[in-house]
Amino acid sequence: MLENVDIINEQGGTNGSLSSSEFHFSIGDYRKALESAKADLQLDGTNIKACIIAAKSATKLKRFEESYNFYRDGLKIDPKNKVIAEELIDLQKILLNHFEKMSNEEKEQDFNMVHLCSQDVYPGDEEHFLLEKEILEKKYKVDCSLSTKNVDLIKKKEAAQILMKAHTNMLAGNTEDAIKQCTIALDADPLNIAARQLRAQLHQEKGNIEQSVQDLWAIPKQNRTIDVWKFGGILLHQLGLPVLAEFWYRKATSLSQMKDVEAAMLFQKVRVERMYGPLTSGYPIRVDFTKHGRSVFANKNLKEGAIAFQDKPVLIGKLLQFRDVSACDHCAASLITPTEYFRNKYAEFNPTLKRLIQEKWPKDDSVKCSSCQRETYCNEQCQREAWEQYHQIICPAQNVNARALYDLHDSGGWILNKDGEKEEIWTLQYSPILLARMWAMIVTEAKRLMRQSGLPQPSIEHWAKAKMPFRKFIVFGQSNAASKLPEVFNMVRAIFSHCGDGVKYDITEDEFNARYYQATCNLQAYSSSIFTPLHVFLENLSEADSVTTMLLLQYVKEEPKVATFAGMFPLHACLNHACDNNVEIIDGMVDGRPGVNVLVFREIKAGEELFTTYIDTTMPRKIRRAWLFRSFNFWCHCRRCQFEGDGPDICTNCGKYAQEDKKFPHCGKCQKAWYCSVQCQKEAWVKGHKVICQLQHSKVNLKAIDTDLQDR
Ligand SMILES: C[S@@+](CC[C@H](N)C(=O)[O-])C[C@H]1O[C@@H](n2cnc3c(N)ncnc32)[C@H](O)[C@@H]1O
Repeated sequence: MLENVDIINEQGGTNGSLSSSEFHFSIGDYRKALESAKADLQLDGTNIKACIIAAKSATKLKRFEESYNFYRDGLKIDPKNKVIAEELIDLQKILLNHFEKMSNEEKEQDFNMVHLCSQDVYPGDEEHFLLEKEILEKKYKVDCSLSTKNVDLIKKKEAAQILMKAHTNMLAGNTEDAIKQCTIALDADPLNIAARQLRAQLHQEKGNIEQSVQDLWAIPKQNRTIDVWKFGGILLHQLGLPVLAEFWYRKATSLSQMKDVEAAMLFQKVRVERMYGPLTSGYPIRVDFTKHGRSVFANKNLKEGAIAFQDKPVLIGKLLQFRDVSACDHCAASLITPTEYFRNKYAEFNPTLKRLIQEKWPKDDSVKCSSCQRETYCNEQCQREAWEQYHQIICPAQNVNARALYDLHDSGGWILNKDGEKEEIWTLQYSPILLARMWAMIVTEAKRLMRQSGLPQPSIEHWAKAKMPFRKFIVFGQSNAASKLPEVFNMVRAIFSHCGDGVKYDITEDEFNARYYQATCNLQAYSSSIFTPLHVFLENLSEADSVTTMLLLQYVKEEPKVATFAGMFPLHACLNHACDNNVEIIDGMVDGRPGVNVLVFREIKAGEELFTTYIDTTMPRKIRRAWLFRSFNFWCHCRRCQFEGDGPDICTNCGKYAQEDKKFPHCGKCQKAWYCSVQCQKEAWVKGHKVICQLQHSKVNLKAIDTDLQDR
């Protein structure tokens, strides 16, 4: 069956004979068709026919994002190409059908975030625990060793009677009297838990937190109820003792067998404050824990155009399609040279122009890894940092198993299989080296701690400490990446089976799946677009001789080609998604290196949450929802999704179904909501449609870089 090949003849420019990609497409071998169309594009980036075949093959393979990108590339070559315009409309229809089917089939999942977040003791917390206990005793004068003896029945009865009076006084608002009576009751029976609890509560109301803690601490551990543990957590948090607070909340959660959601939630709030407090200080934001997990909130009103915060990555990797664009592999800085920028024009420049360029273009201090020569750094400092943080483990000159990984990167995701055929084994946009760097960072740090403590192998504590930086990135949902990418799984397993000094790290299938998902879910695309050697050059030029400068400036018309990287940004990764996002992520410079700026897209009031967008929000609601569900495992209930509909068959307000021949009319303004009656339209308008009806919606930011792995 020669499917659709005739379409390409119209404008795609075949001259009768079928190319290899067309042939494979015609016989339905879409994988091979995509492969040879990509090869054609490598030879000639302006081959529009190859673009179309690549896009159509990607659609057939359900790799829609890739397909969309090929069509977009095609339009860059020929903006008026009719075939592509029609194909794009078809792609939208296919997407709709595909996602509609998927969203009907898949049950909406509601992850309970508190159950997904662990309550593990952090490495080093034992020491912090003792330190905070000391503060409690010395600064707040709480006697943590207070022991109480059991008393006889008569005293117990006496205490119970006085306690009843204390209750009555408390209800009447006589706090002081109630406290006195609790004290008398406790003198009679120091083990009366109700009296301790009541007095703790009364002390707290009066702001005597230390005394309140003293009463709770005096209750023997075995007698502390879930409420007592929870209450203690609240008080200790108020005293600024987070590790003790976590300990008390952890007890409350485990005693209730994870059923006390409030305790688990309070635990995560303390943990999040503890972890992100240092990162947010100096910015008008805070990280809190909500039903959607970590979330970012404004501490004060933020105006449109303001920078809410900046973030620098803990781990980066170049996107594969930019692998040939000069940039520092460690910090993402552009390393574009004059010959790369001016291309063939450079050779034609007269000596004066060339001299001016050489003088004013920033000095090239770039170096390659002196062992493998396969990584480039902007200077020796980046080279040193890369080596100290991860490269020593995965440098192909040191670790033979890492060669295959670098070859995979250099080929753009392909390998030659046993039969000598090219096979695409990595379809993601980011490089597999990024994934390997995550383990490399863990192993390097664990080995450093091991050496520091003079041990022959890293201890459990060392491994736990080394993994800490990645605990800031959530891992939800499932991915069976190991079984879908067996070659890459085996490659990284082999690399980390020999980490030098007799250390090995056994990457299990579960860990591969989790880290793979962790990376794909938390990556942000960014680049050094706002600060390149060309920018420095232009700045330097401003001081130069004006005639030659003017002459040269005629050739500086385009932005330089800058490599896009994917980075894991700890604070930015706490931003949740909304289809009516109020922040946008833009390139920035943080501490002199490329990073991201989180820009306020529309005004945010103090206390409101900051939302970014993970997808292209210009898409219709059902595609947005299905896309988010598939890539990020949640069903979007943002304000916009609540007040937009899917089509004229269902009333967006009341959910009533339309008759086959009488579809519902849409909102005259935005055309994104459909109503069965004027009454419903009015109701929806007041409930929230009014707010979202005229909003501007931004385009893709945090990208679902996970292309269509699930359909492979
Ligand atoms: C990059 S993280 C965002 C921060 C996340 N809340 C956390 O605790 O780390 C992405 C994950 O956050 C959750 N999430 C983000 N936006 C959401 C939303 N609008 N509704 C429900 N869950 C959301 C999803 O589980 C998603 O996979």
